[in-house]
Amino acid sequence: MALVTTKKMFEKAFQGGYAIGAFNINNMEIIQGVVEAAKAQNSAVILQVSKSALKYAHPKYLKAMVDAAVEETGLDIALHLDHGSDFQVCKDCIEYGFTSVMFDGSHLDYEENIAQTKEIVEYAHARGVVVEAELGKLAGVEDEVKVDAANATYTDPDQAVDFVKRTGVDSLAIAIGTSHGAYKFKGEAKLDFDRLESISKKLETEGFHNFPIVLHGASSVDQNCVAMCNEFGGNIAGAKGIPAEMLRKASAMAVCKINMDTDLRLAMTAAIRKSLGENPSAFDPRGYLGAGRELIHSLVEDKIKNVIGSTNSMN
Ligand SMILES: O=C(CO)COP(=O)(O)O
Ligand SMILES: O=C[C@H](O)COP(=O)(O)O
Ligand SMILES: [Zn+2]
Ligand SMILES: [Zn+2]
Repeated sequence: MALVTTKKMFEKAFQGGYAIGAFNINNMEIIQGVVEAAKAQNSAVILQVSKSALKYAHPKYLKAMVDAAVEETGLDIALHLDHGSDFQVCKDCIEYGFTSVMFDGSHLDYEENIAQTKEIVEYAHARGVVVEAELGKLAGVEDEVKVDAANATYTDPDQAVDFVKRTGVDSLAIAIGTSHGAYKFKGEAKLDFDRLESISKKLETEGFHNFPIVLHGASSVDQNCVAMCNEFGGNIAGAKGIPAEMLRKASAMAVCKINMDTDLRLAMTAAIRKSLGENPSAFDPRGYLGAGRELIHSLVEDKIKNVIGSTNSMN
């Protein structure tokens, strides 16, 4: 049993009209909550690690726990670097045994993004590792108001094709209105599905058959979790995420990987707040961390089954 890349997962997901969940991990309880859910749904899963998570938990610890999860569950699990900012961090993760890396050059000038992505793709492919890149800017999209400003940050379909052609990247994260964090929309939630369709069609026409698209910033910001946080001493106001129906629609289209971190953070925090709030004399970390793990499990299981549709993707 070993970690796998996302290659087969994405091929099956594209054909099957579902997406694979990519969940951010920072510690043992989060890893266990996610993989228990994936196991219960007989689903492949992507565990992803941000640069700050690498700093917090150390790649060696995370890798060892993820290896244990593969052995315990027998599931197809990919270990992925989320938002790698430079060649060095991608190289380090490849050396630690990650099977997939993201190079996020979306904030660079277009030609510079291509040049750096290409260099990482060549390095990674030579070592059997797949690469995700990003085109278009997610951050700030929530500050829309002006259509022009919004348009400027969304992914341009022709550029997306040119980018994939020139970099040889395995999957592409695009900007169609999602954003990171718990405050995604001020008003009504809106995603540019026409743009997603156009990017996918153009890629297909240019010979990139069933090319996998990635959606970042895709947490739904479960209102029960927010309410639970607030009921037990929290102060989270106005949080709003991507409605489940939109994620379902994206999953049925070319989106093969859906990134969620905020939802896990909210679930963990809500469960811990509730556990401590209801048991003021308790001080065994297994009590409240275990409650966090349980809520993550049920949240992820619901996503797999009712939102992204990857149930039985192991078959
Ligand atoms: O995109 C993400 C990680 O790369 C997470 O997005 P959320 O903040 O919506 O969970
Ligand atoms: O995309 C960002 C993820 O939510 C990771 O966030 P982080 O850098 O705080 O771990
Ligand atoms: Zn980015
Ligand atoms: Zn992201």
